[in-house]
Amino acid sequence: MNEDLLEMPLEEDIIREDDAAPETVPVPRSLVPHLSESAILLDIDGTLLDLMPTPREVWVPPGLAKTMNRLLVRTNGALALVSGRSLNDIDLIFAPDLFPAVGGHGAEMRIETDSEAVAAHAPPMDKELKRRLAAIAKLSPGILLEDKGYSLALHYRLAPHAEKAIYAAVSLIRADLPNAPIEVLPGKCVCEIKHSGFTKASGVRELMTREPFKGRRPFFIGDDVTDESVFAIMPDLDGLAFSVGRRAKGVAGHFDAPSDVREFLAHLLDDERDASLP
Ligand SMILES: O=P(O)(O)OC[C@H]1O[C@H](O[C@H]2O[C@H](CO)[C@@H](O)[C@H](O)[C@H]2O)[C@H](O)[C@@H](O)[C@@H]1O
Ligand SMILES: [Mg+2]
Repeated sequence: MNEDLLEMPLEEDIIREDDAAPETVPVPRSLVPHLSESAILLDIDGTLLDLMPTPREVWVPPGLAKTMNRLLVRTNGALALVSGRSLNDIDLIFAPDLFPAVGGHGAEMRIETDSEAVAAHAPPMDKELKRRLAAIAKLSPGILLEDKGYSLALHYRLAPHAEKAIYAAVSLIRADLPNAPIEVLPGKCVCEIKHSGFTKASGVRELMTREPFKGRRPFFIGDDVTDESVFAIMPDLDGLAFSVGRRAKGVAGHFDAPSDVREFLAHLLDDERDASLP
């Protein structure tokens, strides 16, 4: 690995407020349709859960799993997590609960929580490519590798000075493999290299063709650049998008922080039209 890469100038945080985005409003309850007609689609990190220094440290606050389980009942099963994390990781984080989920930025999908059935779209990443990408972690202490099988994430939250060098190193490897069907996905202090054949949006489109999601009006809440593909398809699905922590193009409203999202979800249960339900 070329250590000169570390000498490159720092770049500001990749995720910044989109100045071109229109002014959005906080989210009133009335904007969301009745739960019996809705599909609730939720990003995890930075949306439902507070960001932490490392991926393993995230924590599900008391009450959130209960709220999600009650929303699952009230939507007749039409609540799904839509995450960059693998399904395996999602299940560990929310254990012992299982929720329908689109994982790995659209690479995996599971709908029925009492079933192992998973739609998997992503082939495993080529071993040699993964080995080369993994070597980028040697650029600096603090760079963490996350291997999802079909993709590899390089986390630099603990080594922010290495951001530019990581992206430069990934570019060099990609230049060597111009025909490889891979793409670089920038996230929050993470550079992920994944197969280019799927996105969160393709995962959500497929999810919305399946029962019990089919025919419902989705609302999706997400915080990151990787969520923008889903924001963009919500009008096609007669749905609504909401962002967290920043304004973004195409959203109907925004939340300041994950704690506001959690509070909002709990309030959805106050609807008197559902009063007889758990
Ligand atoms: O699509 P999401 O559900 O938001 O998942 C996005 C990525 O989340 C995780 O990384 C991020 O959260 C970590 C914990 O807060 C944080 O330490 C890291 O800097 C963030 O990038 C997860 O590890 C990734 O696999 C997801 O793609
Ligand atoms: Mg997120």
